[in-house]
Formats: sequence, structure tokens, C-alpha cells
Amino acid sequence: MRLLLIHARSFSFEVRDKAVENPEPLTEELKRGSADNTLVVFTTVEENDNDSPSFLERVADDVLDVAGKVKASSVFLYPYAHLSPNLAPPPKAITILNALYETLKGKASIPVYRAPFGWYKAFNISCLGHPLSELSRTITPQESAPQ
Ligand SMILES: C[C@@H](O)[C@H](N)C(=O)N[C@H]1[C@@H](O)[C@H](n2cnc3c(N)ncnc32)O[C@@H]1CO
Repeated sequence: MRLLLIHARSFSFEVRDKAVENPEPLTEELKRGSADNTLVVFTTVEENDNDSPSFLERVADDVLDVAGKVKASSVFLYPYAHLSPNLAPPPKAITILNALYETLKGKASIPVYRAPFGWYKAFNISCLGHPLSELSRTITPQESAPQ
């Protein structure tokens, strides 16, 4: 899994067109969203990722560690198919992303939001620019498997 974490003064998105054959069904609340002082987590699910609790908890712990360090008021999970050449196919990716979202919500003491899967989206982001405001992570299940 590849993550790009941006600590943003403000972030907003709005859905545009379908980007895959079967995108996530849109509810009113998923069509657009915004947050201030939020940690935006652009997330690419890779072909070797899985939805094992040990792996997802490792990802969630890393994200929430950053959110705590930068004192973000929320986390914004954003499906993003551009951070790896080894993409998981959409059915697997949406399953893992939704499991990660639930894991984050279960662990976080701050709100966790998400953007919908499988859509082109317009977005605005205002990066705060402090030393921890732009971070990337590559987390793979092999690293969390018991030795
Ligand atoms: C397109 C661009 O503007 C938008 N931001 C976008 O990337 N949309 C992606 C994700 O929402 C999702 N998606 C598909 N495969 C994956 C994957 N392996 N990991 C994460 N998301 C995926 O499907 C869309 C098209 O690839």
C-alpha cells in the first residue's frame, strides 16, 4: 500500500465522472466533502495488499501516529490510483480501502472521513507546509507477518 499524507489547512472534493466500470454507489454525503486542519491520506492499494487485521492495523497506526504529531482535527481517506505501478484491481482495492476506513474509525479519537471509490474527482487542498505536512509511506503485508 502506498500513502501520500498531506496535512492540509483545508481540503475539499467534488465527484465528477465515473472512472471505473463499477464505481462505488454514490450517496448524497459521498458526492462532495470538505474538512479543515485535516490529514489527507491519498491511498493506493497494491496488488499484494490484503485486508488482514494485522496489516490494516499497522497502516492505521502509522496514519494516526502522523495525525497525532501534526495535531490534525480529522483524517480524510482518499482513494488514489496514482502512487504505484502495481495496482490492486478495483474489487480488491475497494474491499481493502473500506476495511482500512473501518479500522481507522475504530482506532481514531478524531473524525475519519473518506472520498468515494471509482470516480474522477475535483479537489482543492491547501498544504500547511510545515516539516511534517508532506509525508509518504509504503506499507506491505510481508512486513507485518509474524516472523
Ligand atoms: C482518477 C483520479 O482522479 C482519482 N483520484 C482516482 O485515483 N480514482 C481511482 C480510485 O478512486 C479507484 N481506484 C482504482 N484502483 C485503485 C487502487 N488500486 N487503489 C486506490 N484507488 C483505486 O478508481 C479510480 C480510477 O482508478
